[in-house]
Amino acid sequence: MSQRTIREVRAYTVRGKGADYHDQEGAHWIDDHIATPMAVYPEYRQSRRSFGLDVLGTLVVEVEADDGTVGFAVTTAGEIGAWIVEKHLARFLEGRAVTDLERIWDQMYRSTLFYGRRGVVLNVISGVDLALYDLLGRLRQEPVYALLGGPVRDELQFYATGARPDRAKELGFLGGKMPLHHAPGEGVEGFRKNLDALADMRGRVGEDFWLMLDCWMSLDVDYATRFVHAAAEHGLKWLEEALIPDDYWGYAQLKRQAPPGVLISTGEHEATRWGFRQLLETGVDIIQPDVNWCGGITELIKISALADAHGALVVPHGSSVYSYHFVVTRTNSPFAEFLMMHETAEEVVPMFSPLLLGEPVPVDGRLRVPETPGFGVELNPEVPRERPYTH
Ligand SMILES: C[C@H](O)[C@H](O)CC(=O)C(=O)O
Ligand SMILES: [Mg+2]
Repeated sequence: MSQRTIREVRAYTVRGKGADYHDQEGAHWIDDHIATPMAVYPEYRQSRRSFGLDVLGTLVVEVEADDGTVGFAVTTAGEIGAWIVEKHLARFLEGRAVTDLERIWDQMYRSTLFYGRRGVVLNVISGVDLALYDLLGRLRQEPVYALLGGPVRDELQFYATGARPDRAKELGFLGGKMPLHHAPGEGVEGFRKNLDALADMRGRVGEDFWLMLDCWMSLDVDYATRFVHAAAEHGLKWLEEALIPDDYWGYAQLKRQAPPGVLISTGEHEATRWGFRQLLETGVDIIQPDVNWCGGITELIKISALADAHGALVVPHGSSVYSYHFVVTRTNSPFAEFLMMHETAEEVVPMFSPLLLGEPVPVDGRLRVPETPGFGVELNPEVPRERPYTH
């Protein structure tokens, strides 16, 4: 490949299912009375959409090289993200070499510090970074995992997240992670219901199947400590995202107080090497960066190395092909998450469906990452998209 430069960056928005996987219509397990930090307000307990979890929508970033080759990526950021790409970040890409990944990332991060650091700005930086990786892979005719040093194993093994770990077991997954339904505000009765749900599922899946619970930032240290001890009796493998992401001190306390044998995991709402440094210093066992949100592949490489030196596993949150190409290249990411986006979590459907074409899914809980150049997916031309801003 001769030295290619970036001709144009474009940002589009998509509504409905896609990279913003909470942007669902109708009944769906992912929005059925799941415990959240907003559950302190009873009126927001039944639905996460009721407090706006689906407000952002999907952002599509396209990066075009001077020979007309286009790389793209999708993330959660919608119209606000499109504005940031077009009005602010495009200047750091256009005219630069496609291989300038580090410099472009650094300029995007430093220039947005006054309003960024994490959250939607890091989602957007992730989207741009992933689009650049996709472009580089297409130009070199190589899958992204080859750009990252190559695979350390032949195929990925998955656990499934959804309402039906018993079904996940039938489908060949390693384990199943369920949402916790009741937050501390639902009192002793909620605590009992949470434990009963775990005990009931343990009865359905038998002793050896991994069972995990995702608390989606809803607990406090006292509740989480009492719960993790009670859940250990039912063979809980890990307790996920028990506390709000800013409570690093709470995570340290929870890790100290948790029973040996139950892992403490978190990090899907954390970003950058500095955020994860703080998290790793709490002693948590597994970090779960979302490559669509934590800063993209350029940042995940650093986060992962830091985790390895701390003896923590990196099991990225969701993010489909964007995490598969990374996980397959790292020994400290021994398995991957598959987020079941089927309405009742009974069938395997592509996570970002219908937005991407060629999005691979696990079969019998396993997947050989395709060798197709870039991330190996295309945008579905039948999904309507808009370009709300230009520059
Ligand atoms: C299941 C959780 O509530 C969430 O929406 C997805 C998630 O946190 C995960 O896959 O992990
Ligand atoms: Mg989670």
